[in-house]
Amino acid sequence: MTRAVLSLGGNLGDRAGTLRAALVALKEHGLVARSMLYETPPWGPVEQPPFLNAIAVVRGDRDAAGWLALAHELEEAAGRTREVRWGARTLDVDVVTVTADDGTPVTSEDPGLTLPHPRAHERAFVLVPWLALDPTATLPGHGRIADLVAALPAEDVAGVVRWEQLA
Ligand SMILES: Nc1ncnc2c1ncn2[C@@H]1O[C@H](COP(=O)(O)OP(=O)(O)OP(=O)(O)O)[C@@H](O)[C@H]1O
Ligand SMILES: Nc1nc2c(c(=O)[nH]1)N=C(CO)CN2
Repeated sequence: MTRAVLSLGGNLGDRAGTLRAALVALKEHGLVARSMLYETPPWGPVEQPPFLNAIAVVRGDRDAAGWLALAHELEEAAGRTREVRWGARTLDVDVVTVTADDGTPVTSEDPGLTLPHPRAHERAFVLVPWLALDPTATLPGHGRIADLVAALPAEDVAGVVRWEQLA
């Protein structure tokens, strides 16, 4: 068994409906915990509408490639098409970390599946929801999430705004 931290985001169409549907689908795949939804300014060079983002923690009988395959299934179910890198999409699911049950993190430099996700440590839209969900979380190779959030520019952190309360 492994545990994976997934980052979900979308900025086209019914953003909340798409994210909630993906989170419901994850219940069939070992959902352990999920963050609330957050509205976040677009990260990266592409000018585009704001995103809704969330973090999900899943545990199950999959290896890292299996979690990536699940991420792609969720994107396809949301009608995602491949467009501009870092551009707008209905649903993007990234695998942030994968950890074995003994706590050993899976690391990979394969461009098809890089673990931990190579940009997670600098993304407020990943770190802020993750910290709210699990204040003790760490990102292998980068340390405690709490410290990473503290090191982000204050305006990046302030830009991540809670969108919903947990039902
Ligand atoms: N940890 C990972 N999680 C998800 N995809 C990954 C990961 N590492 C590598 N990839 C690869 O990246 C490819 C492109 O992913 P995607 O289109 O979601 O990129 P992006 O969302 O535009 O950028 P970013 O990866 O910075 O979020 C995927 O097809 C996948 O094979
Ligand atoms: N706020 C935010 N910005 C992004 C996001 C995302 O999920 N949230 N995903 C992207 C795709 O790589 C690019 N930029």
